[in-house]
Amino acid sequence: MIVFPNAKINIGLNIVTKRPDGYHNLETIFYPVKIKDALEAITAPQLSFSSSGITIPGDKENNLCIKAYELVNSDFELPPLKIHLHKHIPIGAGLGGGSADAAFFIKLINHQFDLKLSVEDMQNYARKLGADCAFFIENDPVYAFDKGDQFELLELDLSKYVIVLVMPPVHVSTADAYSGVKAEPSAESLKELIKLPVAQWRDRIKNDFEKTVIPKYPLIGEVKQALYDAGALYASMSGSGASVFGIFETLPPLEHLEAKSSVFYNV
Ligand SMILES: C[C@@](CO)(OP(=O)(O)O)[C@H](O)COP(=O)(O)OP(=O)(O)OC[C@H]1O[C@@H](n2ccc(N)nc2=O)[C@H](O)[C@@H]1O
Ligand SMILES: Nc1ncnc2c1ncn2[C@@H]1O[C@H](COP(=O)(O)OP(=O)(O)O)[C@@H](O)[C@H]1O
Repeated sequence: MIVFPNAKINIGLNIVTKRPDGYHNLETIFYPVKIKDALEAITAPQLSFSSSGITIPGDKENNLCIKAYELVNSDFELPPLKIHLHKHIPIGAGLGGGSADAAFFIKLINHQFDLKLSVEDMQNYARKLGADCAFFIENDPVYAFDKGDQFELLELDLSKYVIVLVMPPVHVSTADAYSGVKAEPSAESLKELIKLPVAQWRDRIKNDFEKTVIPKYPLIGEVKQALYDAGALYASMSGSGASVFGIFETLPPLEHLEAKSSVFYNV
């Protein structure tokens, strides 16, 4: 069976408080976008993992697909699988690519072996693998809170806009990005702000990571400015970076950005 895990963007991200477990409570909007990996699993004499496309840092054994397999396998006796991942979603981009692979793999296993796991069961497995992993089980736009792993479904349809994702040649570690921020309760809830017209988001909706990540990696700020210069109604870094997205009314001319960065069009 083959599945196509997609990325997400964060529209707004407020880091609200630091938790006793070292994590942070946040509020953010997760919105699925169409940039995708391809992930295939077939039964085989032994468990194996291979990948193609973008090189994934770290050992194969630590790949989130293997972690997802081991987690479900601790409760069910699964047959060994030959797993292949074609990696297309930029890594360390704030696009949740690794989490998407893990969540889609849980869904694949559930379907392929008829485990009859509920959405909640699958979300509970996913939460153990990463804070944003559970989002990808339902994969619908949500307002997320707590560790970013609790959700309320949101009426948000951006399909009439063109969303452009730009990945500058910069890698931001999520853990480092969190260690640089000062948690602060937000004055206005993102749940309310997101109801404003997209053209008003620029002055009202922020990503708290930008304050510390952009000074460290100025190229991210330059890309964001270039998206506004090209006519974006709203532009922001996604998650802990380094990718930046722009929301446009029509397809913008962005060839000049392609020299330094990878550019993806969510159309
Ligand atoms: C920042 C966000 C925003 O959507 O996304 P990305 O930029 O990674 O895509 C997420 O909170 C990332 O979620 P995820 O990538 O699953 O994080 P995890 O693997 O669970 O955690 C990586 C590290 O980030 C920090 N962390 C993560 C989530 C959170 N609510 N508070 C934290 O402090 C912890 O130091 C943790 O060790
Ligand atoms: N299937 C996977 N795809 C991408 N990264 C993975 C995967 N499994 C494990 N990782 C590890 O997770 C780290 C963060 O990956 P990713 O999810 O792309 O970043 P982000 O959290 O910024 O969206 C990578 O550096 C990599 O070592």
